[in-house]
Amino acid sequence: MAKWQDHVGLLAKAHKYVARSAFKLLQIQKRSQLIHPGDWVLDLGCSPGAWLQVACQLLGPLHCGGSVIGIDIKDTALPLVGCDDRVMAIKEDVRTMSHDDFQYLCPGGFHVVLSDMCHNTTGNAMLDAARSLQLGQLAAEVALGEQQSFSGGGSSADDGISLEHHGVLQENGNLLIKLLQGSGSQEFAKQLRPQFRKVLWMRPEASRRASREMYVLGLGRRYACSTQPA
Ligand SMILES: C[S@@+](CC[C@H](N)C(=O)[O-])C[C@H]1O[C@@H](n2cnc3c(N)ncnc32)[C@H](O)[C@@H]1O
Repeated sequence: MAKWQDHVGLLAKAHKYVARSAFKLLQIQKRSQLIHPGDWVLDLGCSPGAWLQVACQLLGPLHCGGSVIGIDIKDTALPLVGCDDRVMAIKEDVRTMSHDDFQYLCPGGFHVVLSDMCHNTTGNAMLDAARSLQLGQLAAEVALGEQQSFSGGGSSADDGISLEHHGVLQENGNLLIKLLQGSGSQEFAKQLRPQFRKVLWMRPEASRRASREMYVLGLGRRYACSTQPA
């Protein structure tokens, strides 16, 4: 396995990707056709930019259009290879951004929302998983909107569900979120299930053996204008 990991690192260098994580997205893409030519892609936690490179390549030639907008709390120097004029990176903390901020970036909504956001890990598996779940929930809120209340009383027009907004992911859009596995990850995936045609877990071969990271993938958003309880 160590040999394979070295191999992934060498491959990343050979293809001029700024990080080996490029191969995680490529492997997920191969299995799930997440990104299509001409898509608008939001990449949360984009630094150092390997997913920006891969996503831009998947947009196809310039005439196909589309865009990749990355956001990271850190500065991201746009990689010179693999990124063209359709890519931009913004230095911002996703936790402090409003729905309006995201909508301003793409008023029509995104076809794909990616989140590879991760804190620096502490070595405490429970704590790391809990913090990763918070970032995953944040990414889901950006994409799908906030479920403000579930009264269950059925008295309001929308059966007790009130929404502040519906998120920036278009109907039929795809969502990919990294989580460090721990308590709450299965429940998180379960909550996504009614909102997508298909929800699945993936662990790309390019992930390090010791890492607890997994990717939850929602394919084909069902409800662009309303949502339903899990
Ligand atoms: C594993 S790296 C992403 C790697 C990236 N996908 C690539 O391929 O180059 C995780 C990133 O999440 C970012 N991050 C963590 N919390 C964030 C937040 N609240 N807002 C924005 N970015 C955040 C970190 O700064 C870090 O750069």
